[in-house]
Amino acid sequence: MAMTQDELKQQVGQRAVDFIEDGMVVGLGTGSTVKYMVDALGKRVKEEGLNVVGVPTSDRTREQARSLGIPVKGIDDVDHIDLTIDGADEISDDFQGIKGGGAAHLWEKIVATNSTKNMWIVDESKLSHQLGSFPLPLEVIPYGSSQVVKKLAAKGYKPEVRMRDGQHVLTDSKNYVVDLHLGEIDHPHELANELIQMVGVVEQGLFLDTVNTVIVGRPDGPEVLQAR
Ligand SMILES: O=C[C@H](O)[C@H](O)[C@H](O)COP(=O)(O)O
Repeated sequence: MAMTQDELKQQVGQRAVDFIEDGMVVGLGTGSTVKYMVDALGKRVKEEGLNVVGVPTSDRTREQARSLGIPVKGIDDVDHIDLTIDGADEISDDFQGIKGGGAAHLWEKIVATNSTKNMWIVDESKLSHQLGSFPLPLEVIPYGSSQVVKKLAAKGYKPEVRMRDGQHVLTDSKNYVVDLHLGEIDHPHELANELIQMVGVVEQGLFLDTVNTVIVGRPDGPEVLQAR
């Protein structure tokens, strides 16, 4: 029987913890794939007595890690992070990524840029030749956000403020999320620079030149790809 997307996520989550060594400080990403990784890490901590410190990228992940007995520290309480394992929404052939489907991209990027190595774990549906089919998430300060949205619309970026049940989706820093429906992104570095320079935009979801290793969930088993 064909594996479901959820089973592929579980498989890569479990495979990823093989890369965690005793004594490591590990960045813990966010999302449905990472949830399986954190479950598997909790199991290693409990059953093998693996000694790690986790640095969570969201309140959700912090709660899950704590509930499983994984020691956690905040980003400002560690002097380095050895390896961060996170999910991704889209990964291109040249290993550039879009993240933030779960509104966690700001904290995720802070943890990623402070990590020696970064690993992304995805099911194979996340791979695409060119970025942009997944709407690009921005984190935007609420104050003046309608003005930012107007400017984005004028640039032709098709912004959509992310809402749930009639309420603004809020990030863990209590900001809004604006998704850009770009279709395809020809020049990700230029776009990233342009967006981050807009006043009120705190972060954008392009993760460029970030990832070292990608684990892809395939029906015949996880595939480990070295990016850089
Ligand atoms: O904001 C959320 C994160 O960037 C996630 O890592 C990303 O959305 C992938 O999540 P999932 O594994 O649930 O598809």
